[in-house]
Amino acid sequence: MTTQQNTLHVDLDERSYDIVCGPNVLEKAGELFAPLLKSKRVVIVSDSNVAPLYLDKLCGFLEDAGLSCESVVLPAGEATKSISNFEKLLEDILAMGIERGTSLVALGGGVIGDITGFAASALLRGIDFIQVPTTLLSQVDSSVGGKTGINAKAGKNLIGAFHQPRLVLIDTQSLNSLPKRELLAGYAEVVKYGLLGDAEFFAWLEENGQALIDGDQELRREAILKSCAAKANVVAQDEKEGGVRALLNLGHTFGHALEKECGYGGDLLHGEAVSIGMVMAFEFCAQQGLCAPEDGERLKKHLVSLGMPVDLSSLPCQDWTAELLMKHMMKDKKVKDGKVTFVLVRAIGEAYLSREVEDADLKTYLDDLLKRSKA
Ligand SMILES: O=C(O)C(=O)C[C@@H](O)[C@H](O)[C@H](O)COP(=O)(O)O
Repeated sequence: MTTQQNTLHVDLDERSYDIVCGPNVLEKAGELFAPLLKSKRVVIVSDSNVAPLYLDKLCGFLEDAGLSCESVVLPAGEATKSISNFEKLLEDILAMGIERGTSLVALGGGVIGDITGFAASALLRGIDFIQVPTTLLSQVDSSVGGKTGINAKAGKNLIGAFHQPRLVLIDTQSLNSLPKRELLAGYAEVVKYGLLGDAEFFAWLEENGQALIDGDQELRREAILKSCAAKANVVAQDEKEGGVRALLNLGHTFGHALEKECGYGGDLLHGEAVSIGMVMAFEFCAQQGLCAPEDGERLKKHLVSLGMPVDLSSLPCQDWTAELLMKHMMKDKKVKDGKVTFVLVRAIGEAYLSREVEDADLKTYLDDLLKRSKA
């Protein structure tokens, strides 16, 4: 096996864990999992796209290490993160006769990680789980930090729990089988780390982003490690999003509102919504005189050069109004006393939290944006 393996640590007292990242690290699953497990029994949750590629392999590696392996395969796609699928997942796992020592393993992208982690938080009042993220988005973002959950009629991720995994195992080789659209969607979250606190990283991405998307393994590994290190650092400071962790939501208040109308059926991927949402954050700040318009232009240029969406014009859902989007934003988990806490920007690499956004200013921006997208 090639070992250019790296290990990062998420420091959360008794909930601390490692992120192990590198090419072919899946082969080490047995030896890495075994010392962490409370019993030899593992239930892998995967989806219909990922299971045919990696489920038997992973089970084989676990069985080689003396562990027993069962599995549940869910339909692929954001629509799986629903209350009805969650209920079915719980019942299916309980029907296997699990015990408190049984561990779940999430093998797949963000949807699988989120719903499996939430199931682990609820089953028998909480069992352990391990994240094996196979998409770029889940590797750099959703598998780290313990946010788990499902979508509700009212909006994205509105039902869930903070439940930290015991380990995150990132095999960078799994990106080789990922469709380009999914890769780009995940890249939006990589760009986010540059925008929110690391201008140097953003400049590095401007230089290396294309080669990374085109398949350069070393650049991918570097970007994943950099992203995970940034996230681990924020999560260690503020596990339950009482403050600074909300910065990781850059682009998400806008993005989740777009996803609510357009996203759960696959027309708009989460990362695509975040790409547009980050551009919206920069545009809004420029319109308010809070940042220079050149920063938003620079961001757009980079995203467009890679083929990522930056505005609403190409989206199949066009029935938005400013009022509708603002209504969805009011369902954001960062709402306090009826006011959204927005992640705004002073410049690339300088995000901050604000509760000063006036509804009238937001409406003016959204009206203008919707007019432009229909022109
Ligand atoms: O980990 C976090 O904190 C984040 O906000 C990361 C986000 O990129 C991620 O999409 C997260 O799942 C969104 O969480 P939510 O609380 O806005 O639903």
